[in-house]
Amino acid sequence: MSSWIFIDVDWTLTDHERKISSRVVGVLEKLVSRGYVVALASATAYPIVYGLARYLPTSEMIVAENGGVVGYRTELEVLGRVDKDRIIRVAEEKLSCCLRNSWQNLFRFVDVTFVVRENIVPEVAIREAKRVFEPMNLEVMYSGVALHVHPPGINKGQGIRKLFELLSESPKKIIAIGDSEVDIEMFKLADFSACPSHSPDYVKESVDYVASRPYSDGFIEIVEKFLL
Ligand SMILES: O=C(O)COP(=O)(O)O
Repeated sequence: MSSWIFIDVDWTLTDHERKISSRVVGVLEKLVSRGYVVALASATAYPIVYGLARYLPTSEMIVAENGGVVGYRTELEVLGRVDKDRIIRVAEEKLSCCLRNSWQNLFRFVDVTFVVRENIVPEVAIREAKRVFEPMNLEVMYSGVALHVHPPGINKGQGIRKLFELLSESPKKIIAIGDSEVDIEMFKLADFSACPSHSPDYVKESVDYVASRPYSDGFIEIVEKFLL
């Protein structure tokens, strides 16, 4: 039985510009060599997370689309479908003030994503999106980099549970590192959870440790302090 580490991608594994540094790659290498199962858990589409998992030092276990798609390498499981054309159409008709469609939606099944327009405060876009989508029995989440719309019950915690079920795994320990609302359900599942310093207060309140540094510097701090 091994310990599993689930790592959020945007603004946790990356810097603010969403780049991955050679220091981060070095830390991932060390984790893998110490026997941790290193898994990426992202709100992003599966092909993106798969590409990262394939070419970075990870164990190639993948939670994508906010837990809506999980898998190991190219063995993926899609946990439900939404009528994404309808969701995109509704957003175009009712939320074009605040949101624009994301190219990633071409590659998505369960979780539809939008970019908040630059001149709009995220809180306003979130409020408007909830007003439109919640009556359609859809949940709205904001990761700090994008807004996500999916059926209730789709989240990274549920995705991780499903991944273990598919692989018949029961890990010794689960560690979760992330920075935003989309990570909270995976924190609940974890034996140890942590976030970088730029996370919103309600995210900080849901973890065991808050790093003193933001973005990937915070990730490196967490790993060096607790895991290596
Ligand atoms: O696509 C996004 O919204 C960001 O995804 P992540 O922070 O879960 O990696």
